[in-house]
Amino acid sequence: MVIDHAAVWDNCLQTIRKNVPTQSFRTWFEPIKPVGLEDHALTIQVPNKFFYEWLEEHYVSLLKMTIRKELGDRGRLEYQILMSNGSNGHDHKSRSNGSEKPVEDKFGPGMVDMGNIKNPFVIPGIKKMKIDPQLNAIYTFDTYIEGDCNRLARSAGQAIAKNPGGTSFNPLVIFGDVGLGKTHLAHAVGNEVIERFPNKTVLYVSSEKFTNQIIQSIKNNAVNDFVNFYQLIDVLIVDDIQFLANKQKTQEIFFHIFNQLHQNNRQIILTSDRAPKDLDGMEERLISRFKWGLSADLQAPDLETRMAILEAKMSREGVEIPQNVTEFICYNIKNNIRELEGVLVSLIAQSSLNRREIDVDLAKVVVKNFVTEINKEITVEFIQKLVAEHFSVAVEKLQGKTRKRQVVIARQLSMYLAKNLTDKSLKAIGETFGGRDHSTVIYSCKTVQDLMETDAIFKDTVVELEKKIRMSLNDK
Ligand SMILES: Nc1ncnc2c1ncn2[C@@H]1O[C@H](COP(=O)(O)OP(=O)(O)OP(=O)(O)O)[C@@H](O)[C@H]1O
Repeated sequence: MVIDHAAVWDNCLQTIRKNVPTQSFRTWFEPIKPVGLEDHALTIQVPNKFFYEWLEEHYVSLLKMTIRKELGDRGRLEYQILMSNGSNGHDHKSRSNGSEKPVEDKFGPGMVDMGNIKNPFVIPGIKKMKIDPQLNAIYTFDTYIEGDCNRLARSAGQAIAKNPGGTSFNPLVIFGDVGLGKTHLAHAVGNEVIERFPNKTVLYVSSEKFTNQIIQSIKNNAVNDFVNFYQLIDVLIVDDIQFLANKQKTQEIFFHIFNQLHQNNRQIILTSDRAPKDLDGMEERLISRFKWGLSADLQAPDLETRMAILEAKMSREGVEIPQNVTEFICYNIKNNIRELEGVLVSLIAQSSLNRREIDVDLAKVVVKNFVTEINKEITVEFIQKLVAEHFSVAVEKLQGKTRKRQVVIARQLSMYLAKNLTDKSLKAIGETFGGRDHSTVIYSCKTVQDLMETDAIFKDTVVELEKKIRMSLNDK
């Protein structure tokens, strides 16, 4: 029987999909192409070396297990590494030499000979000068908390900082929703490059500034100077490239600069609010170049990462806030780290201006300005939903007649929490549980109380659920 490599890999993917989170599956397994199968060895093609190393480091046991399942004990996996960034055929690792002596060497760290080139970042007319990298010194790797949401992008950034222009991540495109740390990460790479290689010229520029500089240079008839200036940069960071959309002339000049830098093994880092393929209004030739290196996305951070970010920020600011307040903030602000920090700053300001202690009540007032649904009341339905989820039973079962132990406990606990966390009468609570009367609610509450006194694990569950309900007000 002939076994087809594509079919084998397809089966492997089915197993892998069940064992890794969807996001990781998309990032690490979907881009893989099966290319051959010979003598029990399945060959897969991966986009670059980093990708291969990541798979080996994080998924080696899963891959081994999966391959054995498909190909038996002799089953092996072989990698073929595709260096996709080299589509123009040049070798990335080798730096050019001879006439291409790095210009800054003549002038010391960070100094470049401007010759007749006008530097759009400084007052014109000065010949030798240090280019201000325009980086924020606070945005470093140390202050950039790692989590599942940013691991790939962060690791790639660190690899670049150690070897700018010499990895296969050129360009590195960091993309993700608003306020998730794209700019911070890009600056972190720039700051680290400067620390490791003081002779390298790093420059951060927003797309908006870049566009304005181009407009100015066109007005002044100095486009060549502009392009020449950018060719002096070793690590160019362009933020929010989605703003280059539909700007034809800017794109044309950027294309030229990009090619020159890339051909000379200079590092390019771009950030965007969407993946390169989704950049509407961008020329195809630019999009295809953005795809040469690595596109790494930033996801919304999970609860632990949000807590770690907030705590790190507090410790930098030298403030202390009760744990239940930080939990409350992190439960409610989920999709934007800038907002998370904004809440903290407002909270500190409110507390000192009004001489009020920082507590959950004050946090509620502040968080309300950031999310729209915070001030909703807790409802019995919401309690039923969370408790049912916790016990893995259907919400309808809580309203039905089932006497299965798991359902009975969930039902009684929901009644108990409804009595304690809402201002509904016992009668009204009973009605939302399939028309039960108030004496059933009293009996349930008593049962839960008794159980909490005798069963510590159950008590923890109740406390945990109560906290979750109080904290997740905006999830209803
Ligand atoms: N992983 C992280 N650890 C610590 N702070 C972070 C992290 N991610 C983001 N931040 C902080 O969140 C704030 C917003 O981040 P940043 O400005 O980099 O987001 P962005 O994705 O570039 O946003 P935009 O899309 O609006 O340009 C910054 O203050 C940054 O320091």
